Amino acid sequence: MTALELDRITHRYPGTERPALSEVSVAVPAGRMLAVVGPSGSGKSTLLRAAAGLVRPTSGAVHLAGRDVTDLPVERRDVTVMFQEPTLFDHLDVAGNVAFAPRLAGARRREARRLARRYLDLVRLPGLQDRPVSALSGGQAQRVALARALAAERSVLLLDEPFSALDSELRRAMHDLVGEVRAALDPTLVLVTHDLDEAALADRVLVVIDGVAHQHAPAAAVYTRPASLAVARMLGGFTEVPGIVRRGIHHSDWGRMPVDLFGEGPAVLLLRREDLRLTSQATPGTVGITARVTHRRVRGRRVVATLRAPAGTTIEVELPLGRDVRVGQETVVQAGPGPAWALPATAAETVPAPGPDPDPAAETPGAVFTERSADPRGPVAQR
Ligand SMILES: Nc1ncnc2c1ncn2[C@@H]1O[C@H](COP(=O)(O)OP(=O)(O)OP(=O)(O)O)[C@@H](O)[C@H]1O
Repeated sequence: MTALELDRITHRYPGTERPALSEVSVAVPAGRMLAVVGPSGSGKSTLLRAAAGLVRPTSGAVHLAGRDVTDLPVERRDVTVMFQEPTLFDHLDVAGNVAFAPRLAGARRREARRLARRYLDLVRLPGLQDRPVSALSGGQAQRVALARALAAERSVLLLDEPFSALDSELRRAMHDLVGEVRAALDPTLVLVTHDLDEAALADRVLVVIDGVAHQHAPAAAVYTRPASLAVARMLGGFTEVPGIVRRGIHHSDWGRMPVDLFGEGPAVLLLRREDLRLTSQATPGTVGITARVTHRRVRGRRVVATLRAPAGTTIEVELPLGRDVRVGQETVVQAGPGPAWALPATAAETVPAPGPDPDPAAETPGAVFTERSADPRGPVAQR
């Protein structure tokens, strides 16, 4: 069953030029978790608010369990929303906060306190029932807020960056907790987040950029096979190699690389920094280019080197710490063997003249790409 469905949601705030959301559609099956990611100002919170009933979309419809709720206010929808700030009630103790929603729904005091205890146990805060909320740490307060959201026992839980104010250790603890809550209660969740590691908690990720849904797929697919250059740039860590695809081979100044792309024409090869190597000589069957190291930075047990190729391309390579990489060093950057991920170049991309082409008849610039026949990314909600 589909728990939540957004059907071509467009929203334009009064007095603004551009819509905050344009024709975004997505469905979340019951018991599943969707993460919504995108740059700041891309429309993520607006999407969540439209699902919650906190904004009335300019057009489009919201369905909960198959019922059109577009015109219902938040309190009449089967949803709970949790925000970045815990916004607990200061005049109530911890249990009073968690028991608030069941009390509002008509539960007797005893029953509401029992539910509060249950959800405080689940978020691993037993024994704190009687504590004033002013005496809680940030992490504890957010756990209480989660317990309170769960105690409302609504079908869909909408989380708007709930863990982004926590330090990384507390955030990881909250991620574990989300896993435990899912195992115990099987709720339908929508999580808005900036954090791509956090997005990987979800069954699927919806990438929203400038109000448009670019990709709807499992996190691993978004990470390795971004559906657009905008998604790749948002993720970071990709080297873009412009060129031309002919008969499944991408031709560029890096060489010839088999690609996972059905179609012909200008295309950008996307090479992840973890998939590139530095070598003194290119190996047959791979592609590579000579480049000079311009920066080097350490990330935990890895080192990220930035290089510049003669044509001006910036390349990022991630290597094990301890690999000898010196700024100023000239080296060969190597990728492959493929197939690699490539995207049709959009009109906005500058595509330099390709290298030697085996098929002169196919030299037409701007050739049209066909649809991928079996798209491993899953359906794209809206491009
Ligand atoms: N109440 C409002 N009135 C006018 N414009 C708004 C309002 N709320 C949001 N916007 C605009 O709508 C766009 C999308 O905002 P939204 O808050 O949904 O983005 P977001 O992706 O959640 O951003 P962030 O990650 O920074 O929270 C932005 O351009 C924002 O400035």
